[in-house]
Amino acid sequence: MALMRVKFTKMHGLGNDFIVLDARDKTLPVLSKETIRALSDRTMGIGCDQFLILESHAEATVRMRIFNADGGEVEACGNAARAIGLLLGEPATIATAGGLISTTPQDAGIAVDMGEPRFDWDAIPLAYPMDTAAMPVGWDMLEKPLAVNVGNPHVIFFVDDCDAVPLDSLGPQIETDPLFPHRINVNVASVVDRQTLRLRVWERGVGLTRACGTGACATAIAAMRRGLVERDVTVHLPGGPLRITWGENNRITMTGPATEAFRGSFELDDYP
Ligand SMILES: N[C@@H](CCC[C@H](N)C(=O)O)C(=O)O
Repeated sequence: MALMRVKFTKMHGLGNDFIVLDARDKTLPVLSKETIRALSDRTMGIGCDQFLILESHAEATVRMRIFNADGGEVEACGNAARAIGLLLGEPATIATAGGLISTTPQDAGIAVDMGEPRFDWDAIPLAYPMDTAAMPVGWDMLEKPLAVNVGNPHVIFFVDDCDAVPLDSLGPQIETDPLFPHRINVNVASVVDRQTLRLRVWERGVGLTRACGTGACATAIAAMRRGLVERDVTVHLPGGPLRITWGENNRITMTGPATEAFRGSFELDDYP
């Protein structure tokens, strides 16, 4: 690969962190999966959970391409949406592979209209038909989950104490189960009261993260679908809280903070 210095911004949403490349007014070389994986690796690269590339888009303020730390391109990232909302400053629309979302800076952080949830088994997607509100499956102590697609696929387990679940061993097992042909983000949650959930997430293509915005949305919607909570909840993740509402118009709104950590640059020649 040719020698080239590339500028980036390091950002995060509740500790779920991103390397952001802004390619709106310039052309970047196509980055291979191996390059993205190496840059995302905390031991040999800059380190991040997701790698984001911003491009110009005819019908949105910006196009956001999202890559997990394993180099795979995915459809949605809630925390990244808030981070890019912060970077853009003004109310904005963001085109993602999972659909068009919009961001609005507010006193409480960045509010994101995340669109509508999908529940059909083939929209998750699952490998074969089943009721996604009470799936007749289980892995060790985790059973009868729900599945929700909020731009990307999530499976959600409700347990008494989500901190007691060995998610580092069950997460990868469930993520790669053949029931999920596109793999899956694995959420374990506990209901605190009718306005409050606790959540830990094993993210597809990354592992355990400090927070997952789409996980918080999917988990809140799953709890609402089961009648466990009201349609306006606070979801507490290891990195902090997010407010999730499910409007009468069927749209999900997520509100929470985002932070710019630092700016830097790297030499593409240093990576595969
Ligand atoms: N951190 C994210 C989700 C990123 C994508 C996810 N790992 C997937 O593979 O779908 C969030 O904040 O939503």
